Amino acid sequence: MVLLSIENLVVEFPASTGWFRAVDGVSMSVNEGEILAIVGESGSGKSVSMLAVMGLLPPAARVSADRLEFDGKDLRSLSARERSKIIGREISMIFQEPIASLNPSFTVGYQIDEVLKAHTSLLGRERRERVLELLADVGIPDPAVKRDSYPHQLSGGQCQRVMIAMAVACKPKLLLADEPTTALDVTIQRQILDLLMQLRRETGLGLVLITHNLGVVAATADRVVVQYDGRKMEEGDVVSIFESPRHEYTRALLAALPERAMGGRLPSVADGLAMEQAQ
Ligand SMILES: Nc1ncnc2c1ncn2[C@@H]1O[C@H](COP(=O)(O)OP(=O)(O)OP(=O)(O)O)[C@@H](O)[C@H]1O
Repeated sequence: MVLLSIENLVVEFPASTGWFRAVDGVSMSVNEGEILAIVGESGSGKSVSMLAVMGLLPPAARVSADRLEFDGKDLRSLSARERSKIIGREISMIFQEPIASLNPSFTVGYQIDEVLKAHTSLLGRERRERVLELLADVGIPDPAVKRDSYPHQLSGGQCQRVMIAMAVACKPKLLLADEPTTALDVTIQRQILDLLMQLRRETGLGLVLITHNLGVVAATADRVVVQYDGRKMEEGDVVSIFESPRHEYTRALLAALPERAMGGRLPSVADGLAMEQAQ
């Protein structure tokens, strides 16, 4: 079943010379239990597309779409009350910088509890138990101690796990993960990705994984959307995107993978595009 359906999404920001179009007619959908990766270079509009879904863009942004539906509900016409039932509860988002996304002044247990308070009817003692359960679920060692820690007392990987615990606290149907592993070292990246895949298996949530890392895409995604300069360049299942990319930009991205490095220097996307054009 289709969970998220986006058609012809356009997002513009006011600029000194008029309106700057950050997302230019993007369409995509995510099914239950599916991992959709959105790849593309920095500034290609990946985050802005998902912030539009969450309704988290600044008021000055101009957003339009022919369709913006979650679980059969039109996200464009929700009342504030309906929105608060869906956003942060049925759809949640995790961001790139775990430490910056947590509030340094409160313990991680308090911050997870706030999510439960806002979106569930659990009582104080039940919430305390649920906080411990969530910390254990995301693989935080010694949850009873870590619950009372402040973000700076945890490692980057542990903070990202706390963010994931907050995001899945209300058992969302859809999780939007914006570069969830970029700030982490490679072994921790792997663990966080494994955790997201495990949550997908156990809860059947749909996952949108925003990344510029094609290695991460190959290891996790079912389908891929390639974005460039605010537009969708191509879309397909992960095998066909890797084996027979149709668009020049996707081929350039693939050519820039580290394992294709030549002469001790990592190629850039610009090198890939130059190679494409030379052929
Ligand atoms: N609040 C804003 N006001 C003006 N322009 C913005 C705003 N947010 C994003 N943009 C612009 O929109 C474009 C797309 O940004 P976006 O963050 O979606 O890129 P991205 O593909 O997610 O890149 P990254 O991988 O670096 O996060 C960029 O040019 C960015 O500068």
